[in-house]
Amino acid sequence: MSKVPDHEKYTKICPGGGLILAWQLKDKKVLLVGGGNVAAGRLINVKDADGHLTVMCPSSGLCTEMKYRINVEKSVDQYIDKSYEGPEDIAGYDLVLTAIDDATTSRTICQIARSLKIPVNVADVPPECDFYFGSLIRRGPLQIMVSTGGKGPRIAATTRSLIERALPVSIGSAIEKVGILRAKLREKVPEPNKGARRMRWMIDVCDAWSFDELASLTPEEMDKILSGWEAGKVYKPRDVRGISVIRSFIPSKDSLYKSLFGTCPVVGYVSPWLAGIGGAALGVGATLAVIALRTKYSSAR
Ligand SMILES: C[C@@]1(CC(=O)O)c2cc3[nH]c(cc4nc(cc5[nH]c(cc(n2)[C@H]1CCC(=O)O)[C@@](C)(CC(=O)O)[C@@H]5CCC(=O)O)C(CC(=O)O)=C4CCC(=O)O)c(CCC(=O)O)c3CC(=O)O
Ligand SMILES: NC(=O)C1=CN([C@@H]2O[C@H](COP(=O)(O)OP(=O)(O)OC[C@H]3O[C@@H](n4cnc5c(N)ncnc54)[C@H](O)[C@@H]3O)[C@@H](O)[C@H]2O)C=CC1
Repeated sequence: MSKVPDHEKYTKICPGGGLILAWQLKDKKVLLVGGGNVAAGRLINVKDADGHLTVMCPSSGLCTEMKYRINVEKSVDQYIDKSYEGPEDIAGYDLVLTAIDDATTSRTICQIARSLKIPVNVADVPPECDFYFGSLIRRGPLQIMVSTGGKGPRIAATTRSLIERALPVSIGSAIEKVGILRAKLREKVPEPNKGARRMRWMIDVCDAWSFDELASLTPEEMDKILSGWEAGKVYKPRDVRGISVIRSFIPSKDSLYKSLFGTCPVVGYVSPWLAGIGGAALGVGATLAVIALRTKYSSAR
């Protein structure tokens, strides 16, 4: 019997990347220095992660989006109407971000933050970043970040759009529903020593149900699935919903959307359906144009 060598058995280590994490910023104090468009982008990153955000920037420098966020939406927790002045402006924060058009001040802020052991990102200055931002996708609880390790930010953005087009429409709702089902399971089976069995059961449920099917789960259907736990049974969609001949002929919302508007998830070209409809429309248009021109010229002669 051939034995797999150890170096093939285990995941290969590829140094040179960054540590990609989902940093839990809730209630952490974040300082954002600057009020231009780049700062407005950082604001979304921080508030999407429930961070407690302080923006420091003279009001004369705020871009229109930043003014809206501060004055109308009120999504900024604290606004300080002044330029950065010194170390006392930074002390006490958990994270410092700068997006200012002043390289010298940015460098100073970076040095002080590092001396205080506060992680810092200076927009677009890699040596002054303890971490990089990435190109992001958000679908409810799902977050995807594309990083090129600073090599090609534009490529990160194009890769992000490729991934976006490949994602099932129902993926966010499917994850929400799985979250509810997992919480119900933890309530029903709270014992720590049941962890391994709980995890195996959840894996089997997630694998047995498609994203569309999970996304449309009702509370009653969840209870029915959970009722299989004691017997070690994983109810599949047909056990819970029955086999419907009509249902099997109706395309799911996801497949309908994808075939009409989607793109091939592998190579990213427009779907054959859309190309077909578009082609037919172009053909009809061109034929009508030729008929109209011929009519015009033959009546002119
Ligand atoms: C290292 C990093 C540090 C950081 O800022 O965190 C950094 C650094 C630099 N960016 C530069 C330029 C551009 N940045 C973008 C766009 C984005 N840049 C982002 C992140 C990062 N940028 C981090 C690494 C990300 C990674 O791993 O790839 C994104 C992903 C996230 C975000 O910023 O929120 C966001 C896309 C968001 C989206 O659309 O989804 C575009 C394209 C565009 O605007 O369309 C251009 C012009 C094209 C080009 O230059 O390639 C320059 C050169 C400045 C100069 O030449 O003067 C530097 C400095 C350098 O490379 O030395
Ligand atoms: N990621 C990207 O795609 C891009 C990144 N950048 C980088 O990000 C930086 C900011 O870009 P933008 O927002 O477009 O610049 P911007 O010029 O529109 O805004 C700069 C902001 O910084 C504020 N500011 C300047 N000095 C300050 C200080 N000492 N304290 C507090 N606030 C101060 C200004 O009032 C203004 O609100 C640029 O200098 C550049 O390095 C720039 C363009 C694109």
